[in-house]
Amino acid sequence: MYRSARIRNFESVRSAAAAKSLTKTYGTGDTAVSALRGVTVQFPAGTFTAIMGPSGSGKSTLMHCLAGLDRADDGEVYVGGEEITALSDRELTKVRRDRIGFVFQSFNLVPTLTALQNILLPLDLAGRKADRDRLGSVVQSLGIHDRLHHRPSELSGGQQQRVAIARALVTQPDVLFADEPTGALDSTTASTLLSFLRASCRDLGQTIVMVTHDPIAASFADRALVLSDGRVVDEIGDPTPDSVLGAMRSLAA
Ligand SMILES: Nc1ncnc2c1ncn2[C@@H]1O[C@H](COP(=O)(O)OP(=O)(O)OP(=O)(O)O)[C@@H](O)[C@H]1O
Repeated sequence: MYRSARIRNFESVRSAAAAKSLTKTYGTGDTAVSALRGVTVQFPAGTFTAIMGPSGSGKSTLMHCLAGLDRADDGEVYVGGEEITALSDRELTKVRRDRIGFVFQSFNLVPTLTALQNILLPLDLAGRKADRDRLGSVVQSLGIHDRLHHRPSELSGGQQQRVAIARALVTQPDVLFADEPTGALDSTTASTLLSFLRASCRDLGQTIVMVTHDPIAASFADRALVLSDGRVVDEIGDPTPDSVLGAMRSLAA
């Protein structure tokens, strides 16, 4: 189910997340680096997007600006129809906590807490109760129901990443941002996790934005956006490893 998100009509309100004319420069004068040069992009609700591009093309900067972890110099970012670029730091913290989920390459679990305590941590911090049905369906579909009372050190890498994904999904975020989520996993475990991410779009209507260098990982997404030198230069619908590899090779050429 690929829905084109090219910007003909910018529809921030109907997108789970969107950016308009985003620019970001690091440093000043001779050492200034333009990381984003006017990026406009939309992420329709319930879609899975992979962000690809050569090293230094601006992928992490774009994701961090979209997720409210970093501020752009100019342009607008919307999450769930709300412009987050207009918010104070305090309001932005609340948006990150309530409406955005994160998964990183290095699972970032709290070692002294059990898997279940880790999963419930964001809700506890927000003073919210878990929706039992949601918790049950996330834990069940990730296949970690029998590991909930173990600490991270007692879990495999793949299981730890599944706990991290459960933690990000249990709050029902508008968008789940994943930064190389399978970078530390073997290919079989990675493929199981990516299948789960794809299923969470289809079955739970979850919107996912994933930064990856891996064309196989990108092929699990509904589309791949290709960045080069701070700009979106290509958009591939229903990507395959070959179509993504072809786009990356033509960039290199
Ligand atoms: N904190 C920073 N200070 C200065 N320059 C930075 C900073 N963060 C990123 N950059 C520069 O901005 C550009 C984009 O970086 P970014 O990390 O977004 O790229 P990327 O596509 O995610 O790269 P990679 O695939 O290597 O992780 C690069 O030229 C990088 O060197």
